Amino acid sequence: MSKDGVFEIENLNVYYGNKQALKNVTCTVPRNKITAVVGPSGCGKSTFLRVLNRMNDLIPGYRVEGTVKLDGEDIMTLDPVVLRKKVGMVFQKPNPFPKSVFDNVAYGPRIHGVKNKEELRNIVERSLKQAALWDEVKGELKKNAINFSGGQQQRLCIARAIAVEPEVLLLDEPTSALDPIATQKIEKLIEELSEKYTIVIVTHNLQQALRISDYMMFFYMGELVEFDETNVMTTNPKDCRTSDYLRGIFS
Ligand SMILES: Nc1ncnc2c1ncn2[C@@H]1O[C@H](COP(=O)(O)OP(=O)(O)OP(=O)(O)O)[C@@H](O)[C@H]1O
Repeated sequence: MSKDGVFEIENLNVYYGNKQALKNVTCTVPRNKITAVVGPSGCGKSTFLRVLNRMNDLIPGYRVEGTVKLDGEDIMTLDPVVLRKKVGMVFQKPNPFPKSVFDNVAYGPRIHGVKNKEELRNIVERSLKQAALWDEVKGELKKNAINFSGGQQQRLCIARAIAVEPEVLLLDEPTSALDPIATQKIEKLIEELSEKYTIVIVTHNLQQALRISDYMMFFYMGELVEFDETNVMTTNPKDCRTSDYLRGIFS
């Protein structure tokens, strides 16, 4: 396991009221790698992802114990706005704002104080290029984002997330609402982005995890059962629950 971790997580327990969703999770999320979070429905994948940028903080009854450090700093002591600038998120269903392509991508930088038009134009162009969308939309930056295809909207959401230059991108089932061709484009994009960003992706699709991830975390009933390099876990799983999951005995 890589020693250079972006997140250091220790004894993490997460509750929704009386329901414990994560049980004593301790792990290090490696930097500039793609880590896939897998496991059967309800095992705690999304909860784990949402801990990392405190997305669930406002849910009544939600409670977190343990520590999560980002670059050595406890995320609970960070201003959520600062945390989410460092840790961007893309959701299952593409959710562009009903604004122009340009305004979608410029949204985050504007919130963080960028006013200069030239600078904003450069950020928008750079982010759309990184999200492999520039060539398709460069003549249509004023067009409303909701008029684009689902796959284009999802790449726009990725462009919007990377416009503020985060360290980490959290992807929660980013392709499950997309057709196979759009999925393929996003998978290729994720691999390209991992050169610059740490990526943590929740996916129901084990084949997708195997195709794109460097590391895999397998959760079962709130427990992090196994976390290893993907090729190590798939060739030599250490826990019988992992091997049963990989063999498709449950999904
Ligand atoms: N807002 C909530 N209130 C109460 N319980 C919740 C809430 N969100 C999740 N849970 C419960 O916490 C557990 C973990 O849920 P979570 O969504 O993290 O699992 P998951 O592995 O992402 O599931 P899926 O693959 O079905 O999306 C489940 O038992 C779920 O019912």
